[in-house]
Amino acid sequence: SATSWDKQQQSRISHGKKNKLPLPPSPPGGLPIIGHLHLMGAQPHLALRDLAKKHGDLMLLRLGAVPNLIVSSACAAEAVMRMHDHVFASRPRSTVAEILFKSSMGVAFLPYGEQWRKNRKLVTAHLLTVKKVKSFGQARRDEVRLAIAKIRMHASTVIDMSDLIYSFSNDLVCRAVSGKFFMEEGRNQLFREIIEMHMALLDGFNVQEYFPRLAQFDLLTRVVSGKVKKLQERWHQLLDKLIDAHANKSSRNLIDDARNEQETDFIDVLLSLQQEYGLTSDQMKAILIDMFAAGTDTSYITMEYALAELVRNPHVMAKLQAEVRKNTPNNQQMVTEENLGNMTYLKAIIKETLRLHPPAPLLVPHQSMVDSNIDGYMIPAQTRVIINAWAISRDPRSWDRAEEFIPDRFITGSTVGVDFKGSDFQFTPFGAGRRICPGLNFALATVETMLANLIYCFDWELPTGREDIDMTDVFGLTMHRKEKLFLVPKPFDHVLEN
Ligand code: HEM
Repeated sequence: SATSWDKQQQSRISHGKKNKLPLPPSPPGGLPIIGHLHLMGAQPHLALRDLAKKHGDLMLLRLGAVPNLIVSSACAAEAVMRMHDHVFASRPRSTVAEILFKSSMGVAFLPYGEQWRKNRKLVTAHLLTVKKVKSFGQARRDEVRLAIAKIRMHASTVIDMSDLIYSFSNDLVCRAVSGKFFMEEGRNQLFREIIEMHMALLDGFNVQEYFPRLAQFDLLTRVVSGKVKKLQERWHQLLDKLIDAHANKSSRNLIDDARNEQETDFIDVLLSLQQEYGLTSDQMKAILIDMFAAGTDTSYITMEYALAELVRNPHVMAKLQAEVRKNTPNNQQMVTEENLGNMTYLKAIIKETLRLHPPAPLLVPHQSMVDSNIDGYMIPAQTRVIINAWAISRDPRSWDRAEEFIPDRFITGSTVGVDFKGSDFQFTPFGAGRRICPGLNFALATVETMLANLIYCFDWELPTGREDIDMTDVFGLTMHRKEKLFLVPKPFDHVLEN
């Protein structure tokens, strides 16, 4: 039952040069106007996996007015993010992002082109380098220490670990963006509110994104754009204040600090590069907003799932605890980053967490720039591309006992060398190719240090009367656990034990 849209596409293509190539298969049941949107439901990552089982690893879905290529196997992901990366490295337009950022976008929402390359280079060469991530070691130590102290205060009682881990993640990103003095003024809470608002508006399958023409008129869009404008005002007010305060510091100090790669924050670095890169103040703010939005939720989600999986799998927890405690000298109150080097099981646990619970289950949508031939199918220019990384990293064709939490699979066996750095396409929680997450090292440093310390300093128990942890997810651009993680920490005193 081909819709008129399908017929139009077919005829457009058959009149083109590549008239021999078919479009990828499409599920039947596409409706006028909404297309396949009604098949998505509340859990699109699941719905898309089930549809792919019937229709193939490359499948074309029409969501509203927009054609979407759904990518559901390691092989298909490799075709899109390696072989044809240059075709698919753009982003679709986003009504919400356009209202939010007006003409100046940061990195994540910019279409492929000169501006994206420039901003992306700024971020990868100056804000998120290995060296820069290392320079935040003291910041991580301070923030972890604070978090551990907070937990100690409530030892042996039930505490809301979701809230604690979220605050930790938020505080650390705030400190990287804007330094210590920011904290003293208690702005973190304000940022937390703004980021939560931001994520809610940019989340999930936003109806507006699929009806670009309708979107200009309908009431829902007007309500949403009202909210987005309010959000934009709040971001600008806060960031303007911070940037002004930084600019007022002696400019000589700023440049010296930046050269020395001391713990200069992102605002310092951007100010020191403003002339070289010809950065406007709006572009600076847009880049900073991207750092907050991309860095906070994702790291929090990873730490929370990891802790939840550890408590649900006591033998894994025991093995990790033994590793962390063995590799940390007896007289230390905390695990330092130097101690992490030999903790291979910790690293395997973080991988396994990202395999089963990739924080961005469908990555961030890509878009094709020109017509291309993928596995013998014609993919027209301007096709939106959704990579179901969640389904691919649970695909039994690539993984044994794919649904189980087994960190050892990264230590022995057939998947031992598999990593998330963008060259193993069965496992791409950070994406791959030109659009791969530039914050990977920043995120890993955060997650490893925090997790090691949570496990070193405490034994973890479920609240009395609780048998298990509910792992139900709430879908979105980032997907998190539905229930808050309530646990009881029992302090473990290393100095006394030894
Ligand atoms: C566990 C934590 C994280 C995960 C799982 C994650 C995952 C991702 C994914 C899947 C993408 C999209 C890739 C694609 O388009 O194919 C992305 C993009 C991005 N991430 Fe991350 N991320 C994490 C942490 C961070 C952090 C801490 C930062 C910065 C401080 C960051 C900054 C960005 C930026 C700026 C982009 C946009 C890149 C572009 O469009 O060129 N991420 N991330």
